[in-house]
Amino acid sequence: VAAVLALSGCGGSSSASSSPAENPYGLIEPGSLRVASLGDSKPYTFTDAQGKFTGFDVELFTDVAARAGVDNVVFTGQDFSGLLAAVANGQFDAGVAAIGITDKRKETVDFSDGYLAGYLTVITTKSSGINNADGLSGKRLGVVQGTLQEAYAVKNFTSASLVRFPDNNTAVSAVNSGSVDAHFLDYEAAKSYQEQFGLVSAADIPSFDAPAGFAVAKGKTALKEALNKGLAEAMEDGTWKKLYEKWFPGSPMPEQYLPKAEQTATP
Ligand SMILES: NC(=O)CC[C@H](NC[C@@]1(O)OC[C@@H](O)[C@@H](O)[C@@H]1O)C(=O)O
Repeated sequence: VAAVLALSGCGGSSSASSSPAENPYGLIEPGSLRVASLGDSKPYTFTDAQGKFTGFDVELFTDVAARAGVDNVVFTGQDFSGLLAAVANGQFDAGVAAIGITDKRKETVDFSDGYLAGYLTVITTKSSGINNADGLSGKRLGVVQGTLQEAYAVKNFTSASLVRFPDNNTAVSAVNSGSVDAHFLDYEAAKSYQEQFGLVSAADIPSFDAPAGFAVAKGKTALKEALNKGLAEAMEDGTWKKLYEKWFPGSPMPEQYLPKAEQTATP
């Protein structure tokens, strides 16, 4: 019977039936990478007019995956609050969405090396009168559930009342409709929403201690190491810099991801 089952290929999920040699990274579908991402965090990760995932994180990951020998990368939108759990439970091979590396998150997943360090930003309407973090006192502040912004606001914006949203789109429409006074999201995404809706920035909080990394299920060592090797190559040959300049034009560029020759000697 076992022989018949094996021949009929119904011996469990496909990765179970492929040999380690055919599936060295333990992928759900050998030869392709299934990635959990977000559709509304432009320009990190977002879906374009054709519904195609694109952005800095998407293009960097796709480049790194190709260097690891995987050319078929499939991105799927996912609420941020469920994203790491979906990677941890094997529903996806990786999570790519400007996900800051923290010890708390490392309890659920492993991370590649960091690839982007920047700011968390509060955006609001011109008429709100909120010009800095103190201005949030007594105000309704939107956060996306599960983000570092939520954790930071709980700890530091204690006199604001937090309103949790599943994603940036719903939070920003709540700002535009006046049901919240401000939203707390990533710097480059904030800039994009400011341009789109005439919103303004009220505060920039550095988040350099939690650079973004690619999330992978714990124990997927071969995959994590291949991603780290590809990241190092993409940084050293200037691919990272080219993508940064393409997607974040004019933004201050963190030096640690540039080719070694372009990094000013640490003082
Ligand atoms: N896509 C999201 O909504 C993620 C929100 C948030 N991103 C924070 C961050 O990873 O964004 C990219 C860089 O600026 C990092 O320094 C920062 O910690 C988080 O990890 O919780």
